[in-house]
Amino acid sequence: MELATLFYLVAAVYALTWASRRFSYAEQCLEGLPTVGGPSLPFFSFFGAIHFLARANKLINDGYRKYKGGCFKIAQFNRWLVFVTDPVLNEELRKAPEDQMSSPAALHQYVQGLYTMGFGLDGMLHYIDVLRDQLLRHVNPSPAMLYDEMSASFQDILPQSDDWKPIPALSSSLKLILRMSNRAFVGAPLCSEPEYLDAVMDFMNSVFKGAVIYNCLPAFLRPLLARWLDLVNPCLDRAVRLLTPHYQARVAEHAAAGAHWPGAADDLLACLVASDVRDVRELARIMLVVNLAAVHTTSQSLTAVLYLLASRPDWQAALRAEAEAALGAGAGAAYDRDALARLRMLDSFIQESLRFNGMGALASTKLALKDFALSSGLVIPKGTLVSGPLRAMHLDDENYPDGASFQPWRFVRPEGEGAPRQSFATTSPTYLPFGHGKTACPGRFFAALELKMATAFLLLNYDIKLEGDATEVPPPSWFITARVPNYKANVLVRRREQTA
Ligand code: HEM
Repeated sequence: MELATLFYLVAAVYALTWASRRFSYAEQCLEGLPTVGGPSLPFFSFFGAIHFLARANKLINDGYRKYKGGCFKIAQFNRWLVFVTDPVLNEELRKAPEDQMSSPAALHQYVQGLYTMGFGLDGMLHYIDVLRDQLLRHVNPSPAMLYDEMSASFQDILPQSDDWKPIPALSSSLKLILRMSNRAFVGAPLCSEPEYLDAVMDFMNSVFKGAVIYNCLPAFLRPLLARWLDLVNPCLDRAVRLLTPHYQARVAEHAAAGAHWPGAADDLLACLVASDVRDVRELARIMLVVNLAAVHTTSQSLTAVLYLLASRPDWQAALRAEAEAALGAGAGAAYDRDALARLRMLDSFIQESLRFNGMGALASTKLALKDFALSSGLVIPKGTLVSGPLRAMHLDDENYPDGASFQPWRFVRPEGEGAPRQSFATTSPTYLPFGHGKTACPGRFFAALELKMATAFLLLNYDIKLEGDATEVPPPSWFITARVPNYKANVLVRRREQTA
């Protein structure tokens, strides 16, 4: 079939889908809601969806400016995306029962989980439940163990040289965070085995690529493609093969130690074995899913921090002085939880970077699994996506004075008796990098530990600058609603004298 014929066929299928949906109940519910980015007429809203692909962040900002305090909608190819900016309505959405408004369901749709991860919505809800429970209540990796992994991987990533050397910022952060995170997920030595790390990376890449392919196809073609394009089992089979001996060793350790197994909270694998998970394929799935949630989010956040630090030697000097006072100098520094908690300027710096850079334009996207009525009278119909305009809210002067400027010490809070412990992992209705409420990211405390340790290590052991002594952070890239720190730029690093 010629390309042009295929194009007309796909366009006709979309047109029919839109025309039929126009008269559906869901469309009627949202009839009165202002539309941003294009017309809401039958078929023509297809152009709004194309507009959104090209300029998502701008459309969302336009909507926020025009309808702040209310709601608006933007067309997607097969549904509406509703934005809620009223804090009271947002609170109602956060408190909504999960069988009505669901974040895992939105994620499952977004990555086309049935075809890219091999399980339906029930599976997704199950794995998220397991992870929430394990990450918030059981897994407790020690900073000493993470330090061990971090220093070994920095040894591989960073040049051991007293001259300035370039390193690719994003891919180096990814390598580091992949190893540190997997130390907390599967433990040593598996966390640093190249074949295992390759299997994890292949899985993540195949989910992201698969999501693009499957989202471009009309729903009825997806199962047909899945018959000959198996994205899931090759990755899963590899992970199972590599995980099995480590799983068996943990089961044996657990059996020998009984109820008082000292390693039970060291990593996620041990926690799951201690909670009697005995299906290694199930364990492999959990490990792949947790990597998907943890690794790119944390490594991109670290890259954004690195670029900012590299752009300003004075910020490095201030944060280094704080780190030396709290942890000790260079290779002799002690990275324990109490000392890390004293890094209040660093905490503020990372929080400001998460506010200012963020991960994109959307906050806490949920899919309506049933009709959901808000107190304003608006009914969010089943099948609709609902989100908050994260970036617009983070840069709004009413939420953060001079919100469009990066102010590294914006969040430093006074120390002293009775002062709350400062942590950038604490969420609020206007600070949303980790979401807020009962579905807020359950890995945020672990992410905070990794980000603080890695940044403090770099400050204590290395000088950092941008290529050409630039003082402007390299521009980020936008992939529809996702904002990714520049993936091509290098930072220059030079070992500091006191390193052992
Ligand atoms: C800086 C790093 C990270 C950022 C910015 C981030 C951000 C987020 C956000 C925005 C959500 C959705 C929250 C919502 O729907 O309200 C989320 C969910 C989640 N995150 Fe993270 N995350 C990070 C690191 C991690 C890490 C390290 C882990 C695991 C150790 C993790 C595990 C999860 C899981 C399992 C969910 C799903 C929770 C649910 O739907 O209930 N994340 N994360």
